[in-house]
Amino acid sequence: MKILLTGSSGQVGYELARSLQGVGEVVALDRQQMDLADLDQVRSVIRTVQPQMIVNPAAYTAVDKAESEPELAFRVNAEAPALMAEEARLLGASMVHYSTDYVFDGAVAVARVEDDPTGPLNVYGASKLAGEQAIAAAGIPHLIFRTSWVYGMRGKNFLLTMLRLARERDELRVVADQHGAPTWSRTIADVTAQVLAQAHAGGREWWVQNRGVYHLTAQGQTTWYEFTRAILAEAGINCRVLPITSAEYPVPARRPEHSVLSSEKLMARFCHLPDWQHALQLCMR
Ligand SMILES: NC(=O)C1=CN([C@@H]2O[C@H](COP(=O)(O)OP(=O)(O)OC[C@H]3O[C@@H](n4cnc5c(N)ncnc54)[C@H](OP(=O)(O)O)[C@@H]3O)[C@@H](O)[C@H]2O)C=CC1
Ligand SMILES: Cc1cn([C@H]2C[C@H](O)[C@@H](COP(=O)(O)OP(=O)(O)O[C@H]3O[C@@H](C)C(=O)[C@@H](O)[C@H]3O)O2)c(=O)[nH]c1=O
Repeated sequence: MKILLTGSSGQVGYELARSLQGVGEVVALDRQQMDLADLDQVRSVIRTVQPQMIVNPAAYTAVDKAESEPELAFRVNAEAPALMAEEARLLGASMVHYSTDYVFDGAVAVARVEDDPTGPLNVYGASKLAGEQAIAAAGIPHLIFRTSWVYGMRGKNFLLTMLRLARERDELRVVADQHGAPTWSRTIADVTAQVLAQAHAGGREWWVQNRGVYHLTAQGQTTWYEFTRAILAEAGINCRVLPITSAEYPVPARRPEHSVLSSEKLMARFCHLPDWQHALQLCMR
């Protein structure tokens, strides 16, 4: 099976380039080789590669910047995935896509399930939701994995930011009123590969039964504040961490208060997911 992988230099894309090797022949492309802001290029690359599957972790992920660049965020996160899905339909290909906890408003302190009503609070979340909807509407075999608070030892993420800031400062002030599940990029890639191996074995019938949206996050929950304390403890860095409210950390984009997703559907059908502390330890060690 020929797999076209986008965003191969991102956190999840980098891990997928490795994990998907066992699933098929991977054509891994970065932003220079396939720019999702250039829809003509997206179409032409897909028609040249002629994949049986498109795996799309590339995304506009700058949550605050998206507030002042909504057109670009929507082009990359919604129009490009819509075009990929349309091209996949023409080729008879399937599509795997990634989305976010930020499609929800996070107003209630209950883990959200896949069919719960969405209500993004910011442009990034709205653009990701539009991408999901376009793929679902294309009527192709597809999987959409919604994940949250992604970190890893490469790329731009909260864990690396906090390690850097903790070495530069005596004290960190971190919001303690947003709740979610930090998820290691490698977990996402490895689970994707496991699910796709099952899909490959199951053929057309598998896709009929299993296509759709799945929540894919580490188990358990925490806050950005507690996550920071866990990161610094694991790294053996002594730096004071003060809990603050979101109001005390003003940023352009609103974030959900309760951002925990229930991954029960995925675990019931496919495989177990690690809890966030265990994955953090494995990642940092
Ligand atoms: N990061 C997170 O906390 C979360 C991410 N997600 C979702 O998971 C998926 C993977 O995210 P993650 O790997 O963490 O994100 P990253 O920000 O680490 O990587 C995103 C990738 O997309 C690429 N990209 C950005 N703009 C374009 C463009 N115009 N054309 C082509 N490629 C582009 C980036 O390229 P470059 O390296 O050149 O910038 C980068 O390789 C995304 O769908 C994201 O929305 C969901 C929840 C949380
Ligand atoms: C750097 C820093 C951030 N914060 C706050 C800001 C924010 O409310 C929270 C998280 O910070 P970030 O801006 O790094 O995280 P953010 O960009 O909101 O992360 C999100 O990214 C997108 C792509 C997703 O899909 C989400 O799941 C989520 O991971 O921590 C502090 O309180 N203190 C600090 O020193």
